[in-house]
Amino acid sequence: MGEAPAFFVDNLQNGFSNGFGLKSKGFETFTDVGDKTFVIGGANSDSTSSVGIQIYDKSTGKWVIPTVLGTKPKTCKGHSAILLNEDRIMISIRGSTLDDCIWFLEVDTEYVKEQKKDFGTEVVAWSKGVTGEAEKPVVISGPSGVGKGTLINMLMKEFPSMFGFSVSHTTRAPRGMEKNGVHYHFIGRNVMENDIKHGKFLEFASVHGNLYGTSIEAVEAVADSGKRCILDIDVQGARSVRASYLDAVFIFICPPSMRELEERLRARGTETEEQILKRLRNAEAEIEQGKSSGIFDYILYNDNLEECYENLMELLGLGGSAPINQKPSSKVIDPPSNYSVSKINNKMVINFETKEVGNEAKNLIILDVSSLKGGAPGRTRGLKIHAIDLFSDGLNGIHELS
Ligand SMILES: Nc1nc2c(ncn2[C@@H]2O[C@H](COP(=O)(O)OP(=O)(O)O)[C@@H](O)[C@H]2O)c(=O)[nH]1
Ligand SMILES: Nc1ncnc2c1ncn2[C@@H]1O[C@H](COP(=O)(O)OP(=O)(O)O)[C@@H](O)[C@H]1O
Repeated sequence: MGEAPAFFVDNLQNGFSNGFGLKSKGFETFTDVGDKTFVIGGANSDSTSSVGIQIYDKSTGKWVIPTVLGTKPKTCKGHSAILLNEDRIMISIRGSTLDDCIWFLEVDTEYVKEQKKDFGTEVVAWSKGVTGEAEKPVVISGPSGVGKGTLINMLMKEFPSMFGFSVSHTTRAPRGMEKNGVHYHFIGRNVMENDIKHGKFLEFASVHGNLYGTSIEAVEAVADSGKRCILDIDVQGARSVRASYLDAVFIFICPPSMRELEERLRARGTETEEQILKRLRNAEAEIEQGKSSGIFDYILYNDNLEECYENLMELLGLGGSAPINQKPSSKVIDPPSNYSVSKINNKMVINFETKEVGNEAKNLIILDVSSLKGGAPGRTRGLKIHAIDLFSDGLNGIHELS
């Protein structure tokens, strides 16, 4: 059965009075969820940089500006909004490519309910809709100097199209050869603490006196590129990831002895004597936790580097002849500005018309949202997209895009 079409934003122009006594600065949609109306669009003061959100509470007659979590879609020429499962609003963004046009604003999911308790405010969370699945991320932990970076580099060098590194944020200073955005995102403590407060991090920990953390975006960006994500994080971080929504493989790297660990740290020559001693002191506790905490699925000893690397490859299913990485097909449609969205059972139908020379075409994109997985924070995966060309002489073809 067809349901009422989504709100069409074409009707809304600059300066439109929305009936709530609110002066609109841009395109907006209004979606009712229980007692609340979610106004999504350009009414926020920061609407120049992203899509703004306000909530009208019908029971109190008051406007609320919610805490907005997650990476937001960029400001757009318009969008359509449609409520799904009473807990999230699907937004299709106009004038963007197909791999960036479907977003979800979670308004009453389990995740949002939990965050509301923590923040003590109204909370909404953005999640980008993406097609396809990514392989389980790999979390690698171990004491400083054990060889985590060396092993990860070997893996990335041998299988560049298969693995992607989750670039962490840290408040520590860069070492000589380290590049911002490649080895770490080097960041000030205040900025990082603020980002943590706003839910941008999957995990964070204070390690050897500095703050380190994995942003949700760092992990999701790797998955978006179709690669398997590798995280190099400490044991506290691994524990947090274990407790998070992320389903990963956990590997702990052990040194053959404390003496060998000390020699490697000194030979690397990147720390001061004081920093080396601090790292060695922390190493004992890390090794004990790594071996006994039940966090890790596998423990590898890095005595002989080549042997350890072989064992790591074996664990990751790369022993013998390694499979060739299959990149997802990347057919992209740029939906034109005139389209409407409606909902039929679990399927969203995006309907638009195009004019080609000598041929008028009506195109449909059908989104199957029945197999959505995950959600905020970050990405909603499992979106199935079919494109149908309906030319004047009838059905022309159906293309499976995911
Ligand atoms: N929890 C957490 N730990 C991290 C993160 N990034 C790096 N680390 C850990 O921080 C520790 C110090 O890293 P680093 O300063 O690069 O020194 P290194 O381990 O001696 O090379 C290591 O145990 C890393 O695994 C992160 O995003 N989160
Ligand atoms: N199996 C090994 N045998 C000898 N030296 C190693 C081995 N693995 C790594 N190293 C060396 O030890 C030092 C520390 O390794 P690194 O990868 O930086 O450790 P981590 O990232 O765990 O801090 C580096 O100089 C590296 O070349």
